[in-house]
Amino acid sequence: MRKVFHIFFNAEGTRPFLVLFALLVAALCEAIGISALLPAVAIVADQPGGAASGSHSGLSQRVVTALEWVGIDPTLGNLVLIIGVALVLKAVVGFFALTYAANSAARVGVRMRERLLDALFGASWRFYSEQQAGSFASAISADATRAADAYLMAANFCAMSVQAVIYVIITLFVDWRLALLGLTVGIVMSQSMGFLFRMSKRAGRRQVDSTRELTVKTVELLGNIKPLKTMHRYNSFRTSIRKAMLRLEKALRQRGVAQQLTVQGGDAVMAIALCLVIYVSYTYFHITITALLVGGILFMKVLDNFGKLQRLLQQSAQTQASYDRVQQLIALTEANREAARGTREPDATGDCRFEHVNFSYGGHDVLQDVNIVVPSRQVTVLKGLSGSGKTTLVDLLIGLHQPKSGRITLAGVALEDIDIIKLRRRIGYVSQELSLLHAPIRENICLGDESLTEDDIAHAVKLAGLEDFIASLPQGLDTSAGEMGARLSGGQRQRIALARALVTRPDILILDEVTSALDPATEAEIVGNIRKLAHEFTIIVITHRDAWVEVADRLYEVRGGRVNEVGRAAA
Ligand SMILES: Nc1ncnc2c1ncn2[C@@H]1O[C@H](COP(=O)(O)OP(=O)(O)OP(=O)(O)O)[C@@H](O)[C@H]1O
Repeated sequence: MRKVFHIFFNAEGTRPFLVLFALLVAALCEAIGISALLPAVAIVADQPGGAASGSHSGLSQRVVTALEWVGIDPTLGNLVLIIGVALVLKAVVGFFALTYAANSAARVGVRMRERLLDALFGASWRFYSEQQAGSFASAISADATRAADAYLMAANFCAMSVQAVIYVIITLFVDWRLALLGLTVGIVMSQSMGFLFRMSKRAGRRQVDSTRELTVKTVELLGNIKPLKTMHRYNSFRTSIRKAMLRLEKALRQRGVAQQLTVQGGDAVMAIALCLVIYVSYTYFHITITALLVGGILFMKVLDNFGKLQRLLQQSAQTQASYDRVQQLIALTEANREAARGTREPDATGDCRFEHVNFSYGGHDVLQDVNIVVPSRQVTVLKGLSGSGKTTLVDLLIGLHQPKSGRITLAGVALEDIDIIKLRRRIGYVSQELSLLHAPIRENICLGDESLTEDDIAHAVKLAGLEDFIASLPQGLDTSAGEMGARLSGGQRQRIALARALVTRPDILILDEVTSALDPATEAEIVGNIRKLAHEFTIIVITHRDAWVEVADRLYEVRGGRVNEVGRAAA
């Protein structure tokens, strides 16, 4: 239960004390309405305790006295009016408090997603490359929605708790024995149903785990769909997806049982308790019919509240797992922030130097004593066997990894002193793994950057050798790359990715195996286009292809952890 209150009071972007205050006001209105019921019932029952007779006792007497004190005649008409106004007011204030809480819940979901995305963008490359994409997809979509539900449940739980306390207090004034009975039955009911709470919590955790697993597997399946389909080898995927689905089914079944046991079991316990209370109160406590009537209503309300609290606690237990999962993922991602970087303005037009740079992944040494220069406004080509460390070398320059020792400088300034975000804005990058957005080609090139002009796009399209291809499409740049799907060739994808890197007119252009899927003629055209622009960019190419080797100003070979210069264009 502590966890529920923790969520209510600690969720970001909410005003728990405002909601709590409104709930208290609502409960107070209800208390006034119910208190006025006692003398009203006494009048209707025409008892000696009725207002007409002038003789009151207990709460009824206090209400009449209070009314006379504020100058209101305690007639049936006035009492009914007070009951009506107080209960309507309670409904109105309660509506605003809980609607505000519902809006807050929506905000909680959005805020969690924002924090997770911000943390993700700020995370270190090493952390990011170790994560499963599906985990984040699941957290941002399903888990965050359920986490927001957890907040709403917690808010409702607090509302019900406030109400329960008020009901118990009024019942105490009506007849302390009834209040005690109600409280005892409520507590016994909650305690005896503790196992349902645990069952729901377990079901909630299983549901979150299996949903996440389903998302992870589906994302992986779709990412590998072509080889899997071509070789018809989805059996292991199907088996693991099916296992996750069966776990999800079991969790949902368990949730259903716990829910129904709480609802039906709670109703049965309430009915038995009510019969017992009426019998015991009338036979042994000799409670007056007025007290029994109003007390009975209150008693039912107390029990009803306990029942609702129980159900909310249970629903909350189911959604808490999602809330916890998202919070943990946020904390983990934030803890893996990219190391604090420098603040100096980058001069991306200068030479880049590696001085005695060593780097290893964990205990695996990849680069040793690297001493190279990547000259400004020239084409530097890195070649070497697969797995020799070419991509790692470039990742060090982008600041995705930090050297174990040695230093990297840009225009004479150490990389760690440079504002790396500003530097990255000056970089155009085409990675080995080509992945286009399910969006128009224009969007794939601009990536949502509205500052880019039609001229920028046309320039990039021309350099990437895409002009004829775009012209052949009926919708040109507005053709959806997603809908084209498999109809885009590997080479067309590469050229779109190249245009994406060129469109911002960067200072440094990094191309990782960018023309590997092109025919020699198209490759030669693109290499020629980019070579002509070498005076505009510092170009770093990772490749095995001769077309690039031939146009290199500097040629380095990465082998056995060392980087050696193996060619330099004549000055
Ligand atoms: N995130 C990582 N964690 C641990 N080891 C890694 C990681 N990334 C790469 N490696 C290892 O570092 C070595 C160099 O990898 P890198 O990707 O830099 O090679 P490469 O020369 O670019 O290869 P290719 O030409 O095949 O792309 C390889 O042995 C690889 O297994």
